[in-house]
Amino acid sequence: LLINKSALFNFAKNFKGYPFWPIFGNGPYIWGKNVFTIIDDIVCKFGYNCNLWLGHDYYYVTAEAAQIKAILNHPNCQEKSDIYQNFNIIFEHSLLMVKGEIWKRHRKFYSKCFNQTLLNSFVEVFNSKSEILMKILQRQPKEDLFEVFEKFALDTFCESMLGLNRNIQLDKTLQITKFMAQVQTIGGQYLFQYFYYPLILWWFSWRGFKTLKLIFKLQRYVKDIISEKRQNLSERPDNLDVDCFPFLELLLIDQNEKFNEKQIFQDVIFFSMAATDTTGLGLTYFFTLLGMHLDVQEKVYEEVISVIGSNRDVEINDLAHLKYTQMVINESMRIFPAIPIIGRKTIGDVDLGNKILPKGANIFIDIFHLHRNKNYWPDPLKFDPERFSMDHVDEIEPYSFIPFSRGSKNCIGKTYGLMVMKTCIANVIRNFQVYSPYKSVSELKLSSCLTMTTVHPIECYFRSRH
Ligand code: HEM
Repeated sequence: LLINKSALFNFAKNFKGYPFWPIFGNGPYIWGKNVFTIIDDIVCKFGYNCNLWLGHDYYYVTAEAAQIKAILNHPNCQEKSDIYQNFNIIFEHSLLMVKGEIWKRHRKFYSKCFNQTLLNSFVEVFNSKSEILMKILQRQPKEDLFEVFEKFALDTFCESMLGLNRNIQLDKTLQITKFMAQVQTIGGQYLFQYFYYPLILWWFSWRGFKTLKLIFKLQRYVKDIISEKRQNLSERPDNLDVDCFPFLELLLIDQNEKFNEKQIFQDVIFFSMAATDTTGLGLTYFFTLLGMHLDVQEKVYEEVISVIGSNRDVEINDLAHLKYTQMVINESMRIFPAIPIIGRKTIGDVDLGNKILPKGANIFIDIFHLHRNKNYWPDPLKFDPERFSMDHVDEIEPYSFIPFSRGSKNCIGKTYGLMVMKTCIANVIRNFQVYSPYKSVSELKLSSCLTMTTVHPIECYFRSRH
């Protein structure tokens, strides 16, 4: 252990960071702040490669494309960092946390639920859920915009991937997206304190107790969903094509992988959360940026009208033709990546080009600052979708744009998520003009425990075109 620690200390000497205090690490400088605030602070102070000590655990923070490429593809770097273990209470057996061979088998199994034929069949659901969303936008909802789009994303996921129509967007009493946000407080409020006292003590604190209560509510909701689905499945004929089963059905009828109850339950929660927050946030930032840049909005509108027209439903073949819209989505995910930071841990030495990252190092891949790194993105705060046009796409540094991560543990729901976003955008922009009062992206004050939100409600308004 000591040899290993001294290798980490030697590596850390190459980079800057707050002073290391025995036992406390950087604790005195970061106490009480959330993940995003801490990383933002140290990267602004110490540069794109720097050190962070959580107690005696070392974290190497990087926002440099070549290093990130080496890390995400290295066989010694495929494990999640220690900090993820704080989510064990809800995700211990889910795809997020399982390791090695089990992860490989599960990942392969789940890839079946994201085959293109199945995804194409979901466009109808994406359209019908967008219809409901538009009725809600028409009424100028009082709720936070994040909440409106998260409910849309969850509603869409429930009907397409879980095969259940729960009408989540219209259910005013349902607090499910609030539960999800609050479950993230495990990350936010506890994450950077874990080296001072064990998680079990945190559960007995007021915040811990409140979080636990919410987790139980969320679990009850998901248990109901699973038993409803089991009931439905027992009533349907069993001669259907196995390749056409969506996520939850495939999990429940599976004979080979034999998922146990805990795994089914935790993966349903994990996939629902992974799909909801990210897609909801992606749409919120997209429309907010369109509301700030009316010239870009006009071009998106014109493209949608020329590809789809103003009346008919969006069809699967339309999505590939929305090229400018895709450029705008990319630029909005560059400025506001839904997941700003991801973590890995080395299980052996990793060659970063000019340095060897030793075994036992935790790593924070700082997607947020990578996407705003001046070396790859001139004038990084400028919203300019042309960066992703055919004329400029070759100039993009490899691995400088990774909103869905890269390598074997990248986002499994990338294609699904982009299809939902594009269908929703095409439907909304044909029917609404969007306005937002911000003059620059830096007016949005960001915060993140896991996904990227703002510390204030987003101001963005939808006015009917008709
Ligand atoms: C559209 C917005 C989305 C964004 C920006 C996004 C981003 C990401 C990122 C950055 C990761 C890597 C996390 C890590 O390495 O620690 C990830 C993983 C994952 N995402 Fe997404 N995601 C999106 C949508 C979705 C959707 C719609 C689903 C499911 C339907 C999904 C399911 C997952 C799963 C299961 C993983 C874990 C994969 C693994 O560890 O093997 N995501 N996502």
